[in-house]
Amino acid sequence: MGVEVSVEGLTKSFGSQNIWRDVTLTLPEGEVSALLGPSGTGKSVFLKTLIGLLHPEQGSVIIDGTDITKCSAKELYEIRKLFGVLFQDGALFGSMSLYDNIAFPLREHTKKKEHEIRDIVMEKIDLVGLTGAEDKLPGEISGGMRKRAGLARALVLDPQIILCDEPDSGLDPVRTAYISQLLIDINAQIDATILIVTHNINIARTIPDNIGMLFRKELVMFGPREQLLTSEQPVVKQFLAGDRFGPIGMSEEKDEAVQKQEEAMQAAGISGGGTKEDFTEIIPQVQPNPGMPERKAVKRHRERVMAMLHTLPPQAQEAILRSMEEEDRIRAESDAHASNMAGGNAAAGGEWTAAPAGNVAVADAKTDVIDYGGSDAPTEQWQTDPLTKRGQHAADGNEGRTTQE
Ligand SMILES: Nc1ncnc2c1ncn2[C@@H]1O[C@H](COP(=O)(O)OP(=O)(O)OP(=O)(O)O)[C@@H](O)[C@H]1O
Repeated sequence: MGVEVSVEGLTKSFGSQNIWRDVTLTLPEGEVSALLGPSGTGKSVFLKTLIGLLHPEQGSVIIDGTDITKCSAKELYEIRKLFGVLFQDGALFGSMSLYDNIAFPLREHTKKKEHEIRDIVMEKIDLVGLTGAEDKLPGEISGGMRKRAGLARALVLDPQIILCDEPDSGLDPVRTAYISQLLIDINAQIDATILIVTHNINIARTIPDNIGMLFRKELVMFGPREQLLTSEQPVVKQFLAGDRFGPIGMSEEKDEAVQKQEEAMQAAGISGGGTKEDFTEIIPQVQPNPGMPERKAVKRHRERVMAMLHTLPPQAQEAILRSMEEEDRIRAESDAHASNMAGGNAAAGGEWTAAPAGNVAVADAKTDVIDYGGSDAPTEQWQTDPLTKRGQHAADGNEGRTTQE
């Protein structure tokens, strides 16, 4: 199970440049959290501070009872084994095959024999839908595949905490949906605590249990996703809408005179270019694919949120209750669908298959085989063992083709 990450009064500067100060938040065990914020507000610095790659001048980061800002190098080395990190660009070694890249942490941090390493690497390659591509070099595959390879590498040490720095950067919306779904499925399978740093509003709306936002060197808020999505704070509303008008400027925060000018422009009907979408209309959270285990964090998250519900603004309370109701309905429908598929196939003597990215895949009603389309999508057929409920891979080893026969 994932472990809690408790951050208290954290402050980080580079020389005289303060990045953020007094950041306090808890990443609850096994829950998925997202950290938003305009460019340059120090999200990546925060992520690196959580794994002890950067040292804050004040505050603590408690992981599994150890304050990693003050512990010894040996303790930090041990704590780091709890982490899997997906860096922005995948951070793969360009001269190594995907296989060797993914095997790297195992060769570096464990005494496992090569055949054991092979089993783990192939399992993770399978999990991210890259079977058949293991001998390729990072330069020979697409950005989306590199991201998935980076994720496979982040998973080989069975991390209890997964940090993803902009998993969507450089990906189109469809591939972003695949990788987001994959994170939810992984969370369902291993119950790891996940933190996603992102600018992507769709991810923020549909993936995390909790969202935080950094702005003006501070953590503006951190709480259940509905709290941020229904927030009345101008900086949050501007960020979600992607509007020019508001406290966030091109390089840094705007002064009062500029904000007054903008208000006058808005009053004159000039648009700041932002979307007019209503973010208070909460989209249901993405669920694990059929055949995946339930996310254990859902129950814990609910209990936690219900205990704090009365402390939240009324619009957040209302949105939380509405989305719980909606998610219960979706989960019940999905369970019914899964058991129908399992029953139907069992009767026909077959196995049923499930895609790792249900939002975007199209199922063939007759074969239950999913056509992902496109060379960057997970290209093989995923089968779910109805007993273990774990996704298993039926390799066709054929890069770029779909699974429809
Ligand atoms: N090692 C470093 N030394 C000095 N300054 C640094 C270092 N790393 C980051 N910074 C500075 O910290 C600030 C925050 O950078 P960071 O990359 O964390 O922002 P971010 O919010 O992740 O931005 P983006 O969304 O654009 O990726 C920037 O001004 C950056 O120049």
